[in-house]
Amino acid sequence: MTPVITADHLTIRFGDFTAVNDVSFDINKGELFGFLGPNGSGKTTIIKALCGLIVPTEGTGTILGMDIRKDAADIKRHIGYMSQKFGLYEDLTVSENLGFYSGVYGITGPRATQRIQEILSLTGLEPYLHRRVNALSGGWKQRLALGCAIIHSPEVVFLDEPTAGIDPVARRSLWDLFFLLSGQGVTFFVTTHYMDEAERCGRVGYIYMSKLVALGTISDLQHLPSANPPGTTRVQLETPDASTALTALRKQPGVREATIFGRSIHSLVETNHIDALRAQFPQAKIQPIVPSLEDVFVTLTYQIMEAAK
Ligand SMILES: Nc1ncnc2c1ncn2[C@@H]1O[C@H](COP(=O)(O)OP(=O)(O)OP(=O)(O)O)[C@@H](O)[C@H]1O
Repeated sequence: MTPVITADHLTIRFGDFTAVNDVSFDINKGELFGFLGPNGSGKTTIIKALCGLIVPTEGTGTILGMDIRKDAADIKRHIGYMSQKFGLYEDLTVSENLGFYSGVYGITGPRATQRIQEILSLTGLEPYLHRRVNALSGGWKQRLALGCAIIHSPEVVFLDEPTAGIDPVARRSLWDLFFLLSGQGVTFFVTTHYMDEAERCGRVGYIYMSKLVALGTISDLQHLPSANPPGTTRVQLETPDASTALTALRKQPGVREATIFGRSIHSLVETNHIDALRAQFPQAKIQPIVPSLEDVFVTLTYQIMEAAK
């Protein structure tokens, strides 16, 4: 299968600052690819390069076989891009915004009417057709933003933190839309800071300090050798007072990482210290676990920070 999105040794510099450092990946048709990384790690910059909005300093990439360096104008016709602050017109109604974006993409007449109707049924925005955007809730605004971003039926959609700041129910219903569309063959590249959203993606990439440090399915990442260093075991401690136990645990020999996870503690410990921990925390139920995605990212991040010291 020919990949729909490729990044091939992409490097992007702003003056002396390297925002994206030698990043490569392939994404296939219909994939829902999640892209994670701390603020400022280079996620938006990669999206902008892939959308043809900025030219990479080195390396290249393709969208649907089109070269991001040479075919930027053609690429823009085939992709949807919803940024963190998508340009909805707050003083215009839902209908007027959809009409405006149809025009931007050259969709007019009966085709526009039909496409707007399709978007309204897809997003459930029909009841709000004549409501001004500034009177919509955050979740409905994002649904409208998605509708505007896909009014031209793009095959590839880039979503940059599409659910930032909206409530959990609205987030879930927006994700239901992404799944619906990806099931129809639309390819999604989605950035998010939410682990539960990342866990819904077929594959995820994790970028840290401009470099892609992990890429794969959730299971691939959970079983990465670097996330499970030799001689260590990831354990969960269930204990009545997790926050007091956390402080004590972090002082124990052999404890490399420890953090509260829900009502328990997740910890990366040197395997030969586990018996001592069981003796130290007799109240706690201590059992080995597969790392969560968050555990994996934290471990990889600490390793890079250590290596940089
Ligand atoms: N046009 C520019 N000129 C100079 N520096 C830039 C420019 N655009 C981005 N940067 C810098 O590049 C780095 C990466 O920014 P980018 O917006 O890609 O991060 P991000 O991972 O998307 O972060 P966030 O999660 O906060 O959106 C940041 O340090 C940013 O300040």
